[in-house]
Amino acid sequence: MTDRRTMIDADTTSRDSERVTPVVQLRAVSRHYGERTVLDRVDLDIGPGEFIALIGRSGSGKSTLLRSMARLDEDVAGSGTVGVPENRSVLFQDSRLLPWQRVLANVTLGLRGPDARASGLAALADVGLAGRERAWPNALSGGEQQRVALARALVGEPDLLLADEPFGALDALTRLRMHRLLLRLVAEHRPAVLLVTHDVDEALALADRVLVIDSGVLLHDQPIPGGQPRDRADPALPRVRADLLEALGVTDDS
Ligand SMILES: Nc1ncnc2c1ncn2[C@@H]1O[C@H](COP(=O)(O)OP(=O)(O)OP(=O)(O)O)[C@@H](O)[C@H]1O
Repeated sequence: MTDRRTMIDADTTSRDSERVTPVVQLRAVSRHYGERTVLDRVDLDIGPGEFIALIGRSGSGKSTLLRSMARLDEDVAGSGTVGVPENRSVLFQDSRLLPWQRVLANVTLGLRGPDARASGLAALADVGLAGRERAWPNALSGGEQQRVALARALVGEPDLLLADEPFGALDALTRLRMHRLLLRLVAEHRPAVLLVTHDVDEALALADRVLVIDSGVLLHDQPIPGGQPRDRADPALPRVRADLLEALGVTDDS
């Protein structure tokens, strides 16, 4: 049987031909829960400023891979090497704001120094929440709370942003607004991004490359044509979408 895995290498897929030092370097990363292998020898390079979407069915290992890159999996058995930058941040589906801290304190939680307050206020203005710094998290809508979480994730200008279904709980309109906001902020700060999503169209709208994972194996590495802002009517996209659905084992009957 042929090995279905694919070597995912930023050098062979980056838009520039020059070699760049990857921000993320995973080599033969495996993770196990008891007898069960959830990640199976994953190799992955992510270049600086690259926006990667990771898709796969439920239980395929997406969150496990993201958590390994966040180093939130110290208690999980496994092997391999995980090279990730120190300055990284994580966004989850729920905002995980501290309810007993006001909005500004939530944003500046990880910051030190005399500029923390000014940086926090600027980050809040960036996400459209100027003037809300003294609000309590519970007084904000779900979409606003997620914007605060985004401000907190980007205020330290991370080299890597790890996002696990960050818009999964939002309504469709808020989700679209958050897509635009994320793209704008990412264009300013240029972190590398790994976005875990169930949503092929979200991946197609946002990412430079889409990776498909199945049973802990990276199966497919799909560069997405067109930079940002992306023309959603690009005639090349339906073909790419069909390829991704095929890689996911879904028939495109649309
Ligand atoms: N703490 C744990 N203990 C035991 N098994 C776990 C644990 N965390 C995850 N798993 C198992 O590992 C597999 C991969 O889980 P993971 O959360 O990475 O999948 P996923 O692709 O993110 O799924 P979803 O899209 O549903 O969030 C699943 O079968 C899950 O049940």
